[in-house]
Amino acid sequence: MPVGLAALVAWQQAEARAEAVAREMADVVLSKVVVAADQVMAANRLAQDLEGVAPCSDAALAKMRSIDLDSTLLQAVGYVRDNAIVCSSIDQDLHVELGEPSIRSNTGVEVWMNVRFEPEGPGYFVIGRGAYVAVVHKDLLLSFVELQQGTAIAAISWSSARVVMSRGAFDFAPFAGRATLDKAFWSDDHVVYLRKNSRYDLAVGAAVPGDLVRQFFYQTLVMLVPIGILIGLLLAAMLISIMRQRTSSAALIRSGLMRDQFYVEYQPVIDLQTGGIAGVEVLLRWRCDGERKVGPDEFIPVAEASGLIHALTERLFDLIVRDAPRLLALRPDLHIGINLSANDLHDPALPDRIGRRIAASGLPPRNFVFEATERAFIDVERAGDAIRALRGMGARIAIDDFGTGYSSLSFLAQLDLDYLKVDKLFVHALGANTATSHVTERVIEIAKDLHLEVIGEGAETEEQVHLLRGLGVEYAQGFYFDRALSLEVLEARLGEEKPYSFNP
Ligand SMILES: Nc1nc2c(ncn2[C@@H]2O[C@H](COP(=O)(O)O[C@H]3[C@@H](O)[C@H](n4cnc5c(=O)[nH]c(N)nc54)O[C@@H]3COP(=O)(O)O)[C@@H](O)[C@H]2O)c(=O)[nH]1
Repeated sequence: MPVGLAALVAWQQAEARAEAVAREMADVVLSKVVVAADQVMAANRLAQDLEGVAPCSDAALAKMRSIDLDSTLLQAVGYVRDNAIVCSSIDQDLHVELGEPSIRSNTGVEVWMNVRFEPEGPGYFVIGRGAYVAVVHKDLLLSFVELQQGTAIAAISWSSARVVMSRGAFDFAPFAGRATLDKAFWSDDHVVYLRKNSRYDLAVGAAVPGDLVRQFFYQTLVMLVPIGILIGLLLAAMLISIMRQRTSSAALIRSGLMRDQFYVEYQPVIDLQTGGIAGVEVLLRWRCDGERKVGPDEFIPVAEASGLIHALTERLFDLIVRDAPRLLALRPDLHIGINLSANDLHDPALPDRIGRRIAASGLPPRNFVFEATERAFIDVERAGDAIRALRGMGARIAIDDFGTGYSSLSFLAQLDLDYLKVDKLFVHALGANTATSHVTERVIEIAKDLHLEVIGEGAETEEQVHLLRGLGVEYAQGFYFDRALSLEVLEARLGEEKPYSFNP
């Protein structure tokens, strides 16, 4: 793929390079054409300057010569009578037949192409508007650029759609007066670029052959392919390293399970009417290598990806079943919130496993609240079966992190739920009068309509607690009340029976 990308980039660069070559040629020639046109205009103005002076007289010739000498791009200035040049800045007595002009532009400028002053001599352009005309060597203006192999250049009278002069084997005639200006395009295996002058009815076209574009392409490709291969190798190495890391993290989790490095903490959930502890959320912790604490945000995704989540949930149950009797002895109606991942909920064997664990512990199922996070995608059909089975045994179900993940409001209506936990992101938005804070209010209203009890997560300030309470939210948890506590500290809190204060 990076090699394919390198080829694409190389082709784009080759085209851009061809366009730059064509544009530069067109610009150089157009600048000369414009200077020549200015000088032609100066020659044409002689008719006014020499009003009352006899044509071809010494005085007239002196003036014609001075214009000629000042004009770097004109070969001569001539005087036309009866379609013939009868004198010029070089020759006082002359007769060069012009015949009908080849081009007559919309500004009245006439152009005779390929006029010969000597039978065997070079061809000239004769350009003028009126009796005084300018003589320009046919090849001069296009000789300011060096044509690379196969390139071509042309000056075009735009409104009359005529190619005035050209060099190189490319026919610009079909584009004169019609083609896109200032933007390269492909035609007849050439990259063509046309630039027009705004003061004069003149444009210059340049064409770069496809062979040159392909040559540019190969040159760039030779440079880019090794870079593409290198990027490809780097990406592959990164991927392998991520996979290895995941595999080694999974191996660490496995060894952590064997070495009993996982433990739990409990975050109180507060009843907003009484200030008392209504429940706790059990949060799994890992002291990896006996020292380093690794957060669940880090190890749960690895456990999910490696299929170890079921083993972790089992361990969670071991720990809960060990601690719960002590907690329920202090508070028999305490709700114990247990996080289940989407993978857990999609596992058809989960309700049976949990049912057996609860039955063996002798703990009442009604004390358990299973929290289904909606951060990961939950398949409503599969999770619905697990949720119904868990509720069937008397446990309750909360939808966790609501608003951060995949579920829609219809998801709430389809599943058999008891609680909705509003994610901390939305709780923090409360009172801010932002779009998010309005969503929070709306979500709480809808939860009420669906007869769900609401738990506000991540309450950090007294103001957030008041706002939640004002919106009719029944419960809240968060650093404002307590962080996750060890079993011993939680037991002390429950024993104190001292409500949390949040003065209205
Ligand atoms: N499947 C399982 N998932 C689990 C389990 N244990 C935890 N988790 C999930 O991991 C996520 C991170 O949890 P944690 O680092 O423990 O953070 C929790 C709280 O400490 C934190 N929190 C609580 N109050 C506040 C607060 O006021 N401010 C603030 N910034 N953070 C706060 O929030 C986390 C609890 O969130 P939630 O679960 O959404 O209620 C987290 O998603 C856990 O669910 C497990 O055993 N299994």
